[in-house]
Amino acid sequence: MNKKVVLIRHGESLWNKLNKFTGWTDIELSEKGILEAVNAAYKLSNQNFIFDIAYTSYLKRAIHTLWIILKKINHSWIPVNKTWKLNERHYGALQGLNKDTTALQYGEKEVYLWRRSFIAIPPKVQLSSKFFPGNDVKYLHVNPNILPTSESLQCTQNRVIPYWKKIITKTLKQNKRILIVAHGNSLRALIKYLNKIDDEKVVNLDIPTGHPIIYEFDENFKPLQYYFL
Ligand SMILES: O=C(O)[C@H](O)COP(=O)(O)O
Repeated sequence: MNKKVVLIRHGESLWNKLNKFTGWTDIELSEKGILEAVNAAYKLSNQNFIFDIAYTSYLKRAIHTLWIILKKINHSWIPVNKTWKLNERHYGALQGLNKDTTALQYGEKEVYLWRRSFIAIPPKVQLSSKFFPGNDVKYLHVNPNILPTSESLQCTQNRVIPYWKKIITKTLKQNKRILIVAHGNSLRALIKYLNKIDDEKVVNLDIPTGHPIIYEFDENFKPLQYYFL
């Protein structure tokens, strides 16, 4: 039987609602985002999903989405691994800005490339900025030299995939049933890698908030396909 990993982008956050670039800014779920998490839980429990372990980021919109799901599906007991490696892409100096206003300022094309291309890196934050993770207590244990000042999708992939390969696939190979709650771009980076999506085609990959994605692997853990539940 195919092995399944469930991937979910967190529910809508307050800044998704306001159409602001969020990145590593730690923003709460909106009311709609909470409902999206509850709906995701219903979908999973209707299909009798069982999980042995969960992975999420250091950001509360993902952590709280996971908590809501685990509570609703009566899985609060399972181990949860949190890692900054699954964080959203760092949006650099765009964090906190409105997406439409930024498109007016820099041009639609530039902003589209920052948001959807594989290699474009948005303008960076200064090391003194409150948006630099080195100034955030959550990342004090991390060498500041490896913390981002801005990230392309490629930079995001460069931290997501080693974590996938070293940590998550190890538990997959132990036949553990895995739930991952992460972010639009950390999940795009993972799906691009698993599905071998070309750099040019990844612009079309967009992940909605709060919808469980089932990723299937064959018995040799080869990625097969994914679909929305
Ligand atoms: O960080 C953000 O602003 C969003 O969560 C993802 O943004 P995007 O839609 O520009 O990828």
